[in-house]
Amino acid sequence: MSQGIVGEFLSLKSETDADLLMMQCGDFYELFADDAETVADELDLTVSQKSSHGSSYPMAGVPLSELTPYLTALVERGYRVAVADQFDADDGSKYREITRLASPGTLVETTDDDAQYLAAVVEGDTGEYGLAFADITTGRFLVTAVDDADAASAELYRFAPSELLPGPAVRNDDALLSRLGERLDATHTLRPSDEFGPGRARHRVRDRFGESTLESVGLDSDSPAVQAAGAVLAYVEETGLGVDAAMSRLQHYRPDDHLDLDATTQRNLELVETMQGGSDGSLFDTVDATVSSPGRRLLREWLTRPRRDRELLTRRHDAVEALASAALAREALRDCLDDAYDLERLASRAASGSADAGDLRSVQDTLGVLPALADAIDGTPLSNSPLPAVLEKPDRGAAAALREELATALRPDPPKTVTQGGIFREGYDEELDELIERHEELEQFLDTLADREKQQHGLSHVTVDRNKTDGYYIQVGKSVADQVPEHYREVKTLKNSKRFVTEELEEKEREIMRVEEARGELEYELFEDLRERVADHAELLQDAGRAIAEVDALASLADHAARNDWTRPELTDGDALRVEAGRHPVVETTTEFVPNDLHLDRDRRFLIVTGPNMSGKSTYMRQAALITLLAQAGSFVPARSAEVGLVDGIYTRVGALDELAQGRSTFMVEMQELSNILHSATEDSLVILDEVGRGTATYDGISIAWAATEYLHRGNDPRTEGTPAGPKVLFATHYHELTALGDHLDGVANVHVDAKKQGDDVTFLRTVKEGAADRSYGINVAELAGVPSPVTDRADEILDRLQQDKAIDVKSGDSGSRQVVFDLEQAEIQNEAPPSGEQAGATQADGDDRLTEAERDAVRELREMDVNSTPPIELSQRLQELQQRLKED
Ligand SMILES: Nc1ncnc2c1ncn2[C@@H]1O[C@H](COP(=O)(O)OP(=O)(O)OP(=O)(O)O)[C@@H](O)[C@H]1O
Repeated sequence: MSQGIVGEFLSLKSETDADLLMMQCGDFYELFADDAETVADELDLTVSQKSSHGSSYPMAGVPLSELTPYLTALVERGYRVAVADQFDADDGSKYREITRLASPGTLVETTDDDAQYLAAVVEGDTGEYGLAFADITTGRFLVTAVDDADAASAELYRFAPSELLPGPAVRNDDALLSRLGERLDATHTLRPSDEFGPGRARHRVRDRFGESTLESVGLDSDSPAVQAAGAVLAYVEETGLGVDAAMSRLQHYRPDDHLDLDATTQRNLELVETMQGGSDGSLFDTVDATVSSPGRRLLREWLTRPRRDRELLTRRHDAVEALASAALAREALRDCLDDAYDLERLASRAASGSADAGDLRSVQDTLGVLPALADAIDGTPLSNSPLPAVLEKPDRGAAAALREELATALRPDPPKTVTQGGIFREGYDEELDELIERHEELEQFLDTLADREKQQHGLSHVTVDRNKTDGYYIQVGKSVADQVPEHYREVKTLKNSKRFVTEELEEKEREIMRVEEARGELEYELFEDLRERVADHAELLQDAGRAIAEVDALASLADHAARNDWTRPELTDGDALRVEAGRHPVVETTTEFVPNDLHLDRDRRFLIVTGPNMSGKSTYMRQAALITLLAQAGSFVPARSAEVGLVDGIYTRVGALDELAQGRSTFMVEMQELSNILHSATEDSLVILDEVGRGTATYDGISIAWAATEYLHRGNDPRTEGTPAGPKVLFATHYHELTALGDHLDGVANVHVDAKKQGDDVTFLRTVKEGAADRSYGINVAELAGVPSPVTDRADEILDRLQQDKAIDVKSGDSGSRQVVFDLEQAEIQNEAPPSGEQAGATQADGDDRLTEAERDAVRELREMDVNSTPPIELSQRLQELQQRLKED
């Protein structure tokens, strides 16, 4: 037998591609061999040895009732676990079959409030990428198609799936896979290629959602989105959980509906996670004041997927405005929301058959939140806001009917188990009532039997009880055991008593067993029916859950806005971003913040931001991005006033310190990100560049920054061919040379973050002013950071010398010229030569025969000198040597 079990386990294991198998053996789910060792390590289980056929196998197990928590813990650690249940064969023997597969993307019993997405990504024949995202805990199912791999990874990053099914071509795309691997914490599950096949996927999607689904959601039947959707459906169906029943709707979205936020930008702006990792201090963590998990999930979605649709955003702003100014009504709403459970998730649990009576009771209670919210709104200023319309979205009549049905059926505090009775109210089902009544009568009979026997037969010390082995019995104390009547039949002798049965007792016992069994079966049947009817309403529950979540998310935004003195942004279709007294939404919560103005529009679309290290340049620029993002998420913004021209995307390139930790070349990453921005930003985008070019030698860096500025200024938007029309840009730099561009390019202006230097001390004023900063104060910041004074003093000397020698100096051309280059050797203005790629202006002197040979050598050496990586002392020595050689020349 033991050999049989291990053999059966190993054979089932070889049938599945799951990482682990848990196989039912009687009252336990057991794991053997390597699986036992793995689970024991992960979950601290004891391993015992099972011998079989002369070999010994490690074995670990959990009781049946503990399967769910152990399974959940394993899956949350990224394992895919197959579960095999035990069945009775006709000949009375037992056999096992794999009944379901639990994986990170298909876990119904998750303990996490956040959305849990299972995603598929497919590269279609035309080079487009299809994406499908299913949250089986709520039944949400979204699909889309995007143009290229970058956009696909941005979408994947946005949804942060816990499990990813890469399509056949994606599986071989090492570049994309490694990018996804770095940024996502998803288990990759390889599925058979044919499940991604267009024909099969189309068929599967139509089969599930109806023949005309694709047309009705505006999806082209050849779209790779359909392939991704088909693969997800096939996988979910195969897990055997039945949750696909809750996936009642296919939602197609167009990435165009949302703001383009690439993966880097989502990280740089620390939307849900900070650069150091962890959610504390992220934008979401700061603004989240929701009271329910669905509200939390929705708010997170709003922040990571801001919109471009002005009408929709105006509705959200209207609602937030009404809620922000009606504190009492807002609090009343939030009180109602406190009673709400996660309806979307409950719908999924009902569909998968894992909901218990308590869950159905939660559905009933939460459906009651809808009218409670409507009542709390009625008669307050909120009744003129978009909130009543939000609550009208779900079918309120159907919701009330389902609630009533549940209220008639369920007792107020039903037990967790569904087979022990106590679930249904009296009057719900006639047959059940009869059984309960009969059961009670029988219990009553047994309860009073002892007294009756005492009286009738003059016995003392009589009790009536039941246990597993003896069933019901009459127990009589030893002292009176010989006085029992004749019809008593002895069944057991104990130390101080004897146990008897009678014919009547046996008959009652048989009846009570029959009634108990019938009652249990009937209750379970009734419960399953009720659960199925709830599951049939999955769509209604999703709508109701969504409406409640929406009220919660809006109230949360209003609460944060009211508490932090945020203001309603004015949305326009124009280009302007005008912020009066703006603040950084996260930094303002921990710092005495100095507000700043910002003004960008078509005629002033490119700001070069200078200022000392640590002065607040990055904060100022991120603040601009976050104010725009918040406005387009439907939130108020941290400012006295803000006019926000809707943007189609926000692109950022900021310091890449964390990439260094991952062992990638900082400069390479920086250039990849810059390249992406230069390709993607349109005239409707907002671009934030923080010290582009810093990762390489100074001259290369300046040249790249310079050329990128010119390119962005000109714009590459094919719709505006001919006329310069770049995106709105904020560009912080320590290359003061770049500030010359402000004088020469229309639409480019300089601002600086002010700092005051008194003696050797720097005071950061944090105010942003027009014009370029006069100097950089880098050495002062080094001092602040505790760099020893011999080094900073020496650095001061070197700086003086470098400045005197004009080793780096920029010469600007006539105003209006876009062909400004800097010439390090001749200090001459170069107007005619346009900059040639990254090396703009850096090679002018080589062939100049006005220079002596020694001078040419010196120039070459200077050019090749890596100013950034050469230690200052060596740098100064080499400069002194050069000077010496030139003097001797
Ligand atoms: N307006 C402000 N009011 C108050 N504190 C601010 C303000 N702006 C920035 N700070 C604080 O100043 C510090 C430095 O800001 P930030 O990182 O933006 O400087 P930076 O100029 O970009 O520096 P670097 O050039 O070294 O990258 C941060 O700790 C930030 O919290």
